[in-house]
This record gives sequence, C-alpha cells and structure tokens, in this order.
Amino acid sequence: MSENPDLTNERASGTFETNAMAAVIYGSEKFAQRRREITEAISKIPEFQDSHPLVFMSREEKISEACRKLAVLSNYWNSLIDTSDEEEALHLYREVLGLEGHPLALHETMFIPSLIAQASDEQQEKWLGRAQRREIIGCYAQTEMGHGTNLRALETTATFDISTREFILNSPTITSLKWWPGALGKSANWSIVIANLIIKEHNYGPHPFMVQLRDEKSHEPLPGITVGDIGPKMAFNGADNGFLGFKNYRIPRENMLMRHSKVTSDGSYIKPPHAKIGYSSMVKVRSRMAMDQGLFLASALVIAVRYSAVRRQGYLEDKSREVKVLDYQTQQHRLFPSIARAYAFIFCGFETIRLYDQLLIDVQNGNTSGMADLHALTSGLKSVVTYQTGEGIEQARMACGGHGYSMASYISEIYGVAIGGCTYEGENMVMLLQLARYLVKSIEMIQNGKSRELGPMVAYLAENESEIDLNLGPNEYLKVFEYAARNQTWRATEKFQKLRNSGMSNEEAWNQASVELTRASRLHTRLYIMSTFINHVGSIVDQKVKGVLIDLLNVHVTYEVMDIGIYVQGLLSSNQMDLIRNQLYVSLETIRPNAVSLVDSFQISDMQLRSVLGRRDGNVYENLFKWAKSSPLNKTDVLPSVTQYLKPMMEKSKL
Ligand SMILES: CCCCCCCC/C=C\CCCC(=O)SCCNC(=O)CCNC(=O)[C@H](O)C(C)(C)COP(=O)(O)OP(=O)(O)OC[C@H]1O[C@@H](n2cnc3c(N)ncnc32)[C@H](O)[C@@H]1OP(=O)(O)O
Ligand SMILES: Cc1cc2nc3c(=O)[nH]c(=O)nc-3n(C[C@H](O)[C@H](O)[C@H](O)COP(=O)(O)OP(=O)(O)OC[C@H]3O[C@@H](n4cnc5c(N)ncnc54)[C@H](O)[C@@H]3O)c2cc1C
Repeated sequence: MSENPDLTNERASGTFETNAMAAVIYGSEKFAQRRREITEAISKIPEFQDSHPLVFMSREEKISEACRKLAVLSNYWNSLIDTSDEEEALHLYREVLGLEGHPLALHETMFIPSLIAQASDEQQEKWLGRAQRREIIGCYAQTEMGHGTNLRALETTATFDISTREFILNSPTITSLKWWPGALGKSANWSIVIANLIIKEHNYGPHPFMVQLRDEKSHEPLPGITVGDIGPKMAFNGADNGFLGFKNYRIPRENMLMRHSKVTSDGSYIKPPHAKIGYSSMVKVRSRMAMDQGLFLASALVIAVRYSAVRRQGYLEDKSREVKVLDYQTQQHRLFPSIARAYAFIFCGFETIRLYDQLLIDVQNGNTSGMADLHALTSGLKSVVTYQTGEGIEQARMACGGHGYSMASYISEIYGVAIGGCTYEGENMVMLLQLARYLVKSIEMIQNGKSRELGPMVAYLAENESEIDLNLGPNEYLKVFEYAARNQTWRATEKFQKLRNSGMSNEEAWNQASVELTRASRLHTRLYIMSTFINHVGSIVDQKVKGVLIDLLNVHVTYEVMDIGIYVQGLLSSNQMDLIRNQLYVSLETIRPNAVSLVDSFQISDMQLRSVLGRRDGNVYENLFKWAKSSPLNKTDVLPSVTQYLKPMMEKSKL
C-alpha cells in the first residue's frame, strides 16, 4: 500500500536530509549508517518478526517469545554487528527484542559491566569471556525486599570462613530476600550478588560477589538457593525480575570481585582506593539513561507526530476539509518542546557515556578523582530525564486522543517501561538529594573563599547575575537558567545552614530543607541539559541541519524558561516574560514544517515501534481495523463467557 499523502507532503516540506540529521543525533555518519544497515539486515530475517502482536500475549508468552528471538539472534550475532561496539549491540537488541525487557538485558547492562569494572584480571580471565560469549547468563542482585535505596542497611551476608577459605552466604530474614533483579527469576544461572562482607565478626559493608545460582546443565537452583519470579509488573513484562535467598550457601574466596577491595586467604581485608568504588555498575547504567530515555521519548513522539499529521479533526479557516491536528497550536505546544527535549537528552547521553568510559579508564589506572563529579551529574540527570520523559510520553499519548489509549498506539507500554527509570537505578528524589549534597558542598567552598577550586559545572554558582537582553540568542536564556539555579541553590543551602545553626541535627536540618534542595538539583540539571544542547548545536557543520536545530533549540530555551517562570521573577519583568512567551509561539510555527522530518530522523523502525498509529507509511485506519480483528477475542463471534454466564443470566431475567 502506498504512503499516506499527508505524510508524503509533510516529508516534502522538510528543509533538511533526515540521514544528515540522524548522523548528528547518533554522533557520527558511520554509526547512523550502521544503524540503518543493521535494521535493514534484520528486516530480512523472518524469525525476528513477532509471532503475533506482543500486546496480545501473556507474560509467559512474552518471555518465551523473547527467548526464541535470543536463540535466533545467537546464530546471527557476529554477522550482524561489530560485537565489540556496545552501541551497535544495543541497537540490535532494541530492534529485535524491543523495550519490554528480556533475559539478557541485565546480563548486558549490569552483569558484564560489573565484571569489567570490579573483577580482577584473573577473574576476568575466568568469567568475562564466558559471559560475553553468553555461555552463562548473569544478573545483578543488589536490592532486597526491605531495602533498595539504603545500601548500608542491606541484610544479605557473606561471612568469611577462614578454615575453608570460603564465603558463606545467608539471607537471615524475609526482608533480606533479594527482590527485583531482572532475569533473576527464571533465566540467569549466575549473578553478581551484593552482600555485606563479614570477616571475624566485623562488617565491612556491601561488596560484590560472583555467585552461581543454577546448575549449568539442568538449570535447577543449586542447594542452598531459593529463587523465583516476583510476578507481573506495571510494564517490563518480558523480563523475569526475581527473588533470591541463601541458606549457608558457600562460594570460594576467589568469587569476591577483587579488582578494588580484597580479602586475602588469611582473612585480611584490603580497602579499595575509594569507598564507593563498588557502586560503579550503578553509575554505568545511570550514565546511559539520558540516551535510553531520550530514545523512549523519541519513540512516543514518532508515533504522536506522525499520527497528528494524518489525523484530521475540526476546522481552521478552510471549512472544506478538516485540519490535521498537528496544525493546532495546542498540539504543537504539547509535542514540539518534547521533541527538543528528546534531542537534548540524547546529546547529553552521548556526553555522559563518554565521561563514564573515561572514568573507567582513570579508575583502572588508580585515579578516582572524577568519581564524585560523575556521580553527582548522572544522579541529577537520570532523575530529571526520566521524569520529563514520562511527562512527554504521557502528553504524546493524550495527543493521540482515544486511539492513544488503545494498546494499538503502544504508547502506554513505552510509558510503563520509561517511568520504571524514575525508580530503578536510584529512586529519583534520593538521587536529586545526592546531587544536592554536591551543590551544597560547592556553595560551602564559595563561602570559604575557595571559588577558584570549583569544577566547571558549578563555577556559575559563584558568579553575579548581570542584565539580561532577551533579544539575543540561546546563551541569554542560559544566563536566565543560571540565575534560577544559582538563586535556588543558595536559598536551599542557606535554609539548611540556618536550620543546622539553630541547633537542629545535620540530618533533620537536611530533611527539612530537602524539598528546596531537590528543586535546586532539578534547576542545575536542566541548566546542564540546556548548555549541552547549545554546545552541541554550535558544533554542527551541515548548515541545513544546523538551521533546523537552532529552531528546535529556540523551542527548547523559550519553553524551559517559561516553565521555570516562578524562579526568575526577580530577574525578568512581566514584559520580558511576555516577549519570551511570544518567541515560543513563533518558534512552534517555525518548526512546524519540519516536525515529521525531525521525528523521522530518529530512524526508529516500524518493527521497533510496534505502533499502528506511528507507522512510517501513515496508513493508520485500515491497519487499526486489521489489528483489532486480530484480537484473540475476535476468534469467535460468541465467547464461552457469554454462553456460560450472560445467556443464562438474561434467560433467567426473562422469567
Ligand atoms: C540490553 C538493552 C536493554 C536495556 C534495558 C535495560 C533496563 C535495565 C533496567 C533496570 C536496571 C535496574 C538495575 C537496578 O536498579 S540495580 C539497583 C540500583 N540501586 C540503587 O541505585 C540504589 C540507590 N542507592 C545508592 O546509590 C546509595 O545507597 C546512596 C543513596 C548513594 C547512599 O549510599 P551510602 O549510604 O553508601 O552513602 P553515604 O550516605 O554514606 O555517602 C554518600 C557519599 O557517597 C558519595 N557517593 C555515593 N555514591 C557514589 C558513587 N557512585 N560515586 C562516588 N561517590 C558516591 C556521595 O556523593 C556522598 O558523598 P559526600 O561527599 O557527600 O559524603
Ligand atoms: C523495573 C525495575 C527493575 C529493577 N531491576 C533491578 C535489578 O536488576 N537489580 C537490583 O538490584 N534492583 C533492581 N530494581 C530495584 C530498584 O533499584 C529499587 O527499587 C530502587 O533503587 C528504589 O529503591 P526502593 O525500592 O528501596 O525504594 P524506597 O527507598 O523504598 O523508596 C520509597 C520512597 O522513599 C523515599 N526515600 C527513600 N530513602 C529516602 C531518603 N534517604 N531521603 C528521602 N526520601 C527517601 C523515596 O524517594 C520513595 O519516595 C529494579 C526496580 C525496578 C522498578
């Protein structure tokens, strides 16, 4: 069937090449091209297609379908991608497995990275190759039923038995059961387990251990291990998140991951070079989250923008034909700022992935000085990005009206998966408070006359605001954001200090200032996102692409400043606020002809989108009907529930 002419016209009005834009989004022409090649190659392999729509499947069917595809994938892995390239591998996973989770997700995102960051060279020799070849499937078991955030309160113990040189793992209480780890429930046969290291009754706190859970032949749980699935979740139901308990389960001393902390055979403990070095697997995932969430948001926007370009409802001036809903200003205001955010998040994602890779090298060379900075940055970023992604996806769903609420849009699934990110890898409020600690320390440095020692990301906290001329470009908006973030950070810090000076304990003062502190963290992070976006656009060479991205940046900066209006009242007059508001409306109109091309540029395939509304060809209505007819409920005209219950009930009522 040919493309819907409404979408053809939209594509014709685009002022740039989508392949050139994809090269900017994905960091290089080479990677953008590789993505397309991988997508193309996959589309020719029929076994990678869903056997029927995932939304009609039960959890068992979804997990089985994911495993089926993984088994097929194992035959093609080396021919489809450069296996040493993480981004190619993740693209392949997204295309083939989609976003509902699968038994290798944690293997790739946490198990292997933990081995790389935490295992000694000898341990890597033993396990890393096996993991990379997928001879074993691993997961990351840290969270317990009773504690996830507060790692110092974890209860699982690994007690060193000097006589046998083994660790004995125990889950002493119901609340100490590991709870949530992805792939633990039914799939993984090995796990990195975080347990309190105990030597001679001294608790050295949480440490990582390599633990075999299941027999490698029979896949049965090993004696001393209790393991299973935790049941259905809001989304991610292609994944078997699990529970795990230990009863006097012994592992060799060599199974504690010993790149940094060590236990010698006589039971001596060797400290790591940084107290939080064991948390690196979390930082790794957090450093990826801006990218991953940007892509979730992008997916929802591809669906909503394409659909809004074929959905006609109501009239503007021309009464002879209904208007595309994308022409309504309210629709544009709902969607376009999110397009800008999706671009900005992906740009930030590339930056934080690069920073993590550099930190890994530094740490392996004994330099841990960058850890605090990256922890603060990624903590704030994962919180703001996941929250705004959730907001943006939900608006995208509403922008699709009734059909958005149908699983045919697939937006609710994207939403369910994406907002999991507000919780996993550090609950958002908690992570904002981690960044706040860093911001408060920065203010204290300024107060103590050490402004010169501030890192580049917080140097603005020591500056004085100057007059703002809003007729200039995005950099002036950046100054507005700096003003807001600086003011709020000082205000929140001073509140905390005042409470503490009044005689309150440090913890209570912190708690009573915490809402204000989280606000400071959000503003600081949004400033970082904006500044990354501006810098990125500044570096683009292709003038057509750059022109459109400047328009998109204008949507971003004006929307963001309007959104934080309450924090800039002391800086901007109401006339200036009106001016910004009008600039936002003008920028929405400016970006309108490029809206479809901007979302096309994400180059997310139909196979990955799984959305009837978001189809690239725009043939929504006929496919919506086809999709509904494929519902299992439509296999027969009369359901057994009718014959068994409703018919007798109606018959009885007749009497
Ligand atoms: C294959 C493709 C498919 C893709 C799909 C994949 C989907 C994956 C889906 C889900 C994966 C989810 C996996 C998980 O969720 S794993 C579990 C994650 N758990 C958490 O994140 C727990 C959060 N809690 C913490 O991180 C910590 O407990 C804490 C909140 C940071 C507090 O820690 P702690 O009590 O030890 O710390 P203190 O209060 O004593 O001290 C805080 C000081 O430590 C500094 N700090 C903390 N963390 C770090 C770090 N990582 N690096 C450097 N420094 C750190 C902090 O800044 C404080 O310093 P200060 O100087 O202020 O004292
Ligand atoms: C989809 C999904 C996948 C997951 N995968 C894994 C996995 O593979 N491996 C694994 O180990 N874990 C996994 N988890 C667990 C996840 O990491 C934890 O749920 C997360 O870290 C939050 O911890 P919690 O559940 O203890 O929340 P809690 O800490 O109990 O949070 C409850 C509330 O308390 C608040 N709160 C807690 N502490 C503070 C504080 N100090 N200050 C202020 N407020 C506070 C929070 O803000 C929140 O509002 C997964 C979770 C999900 C949802």
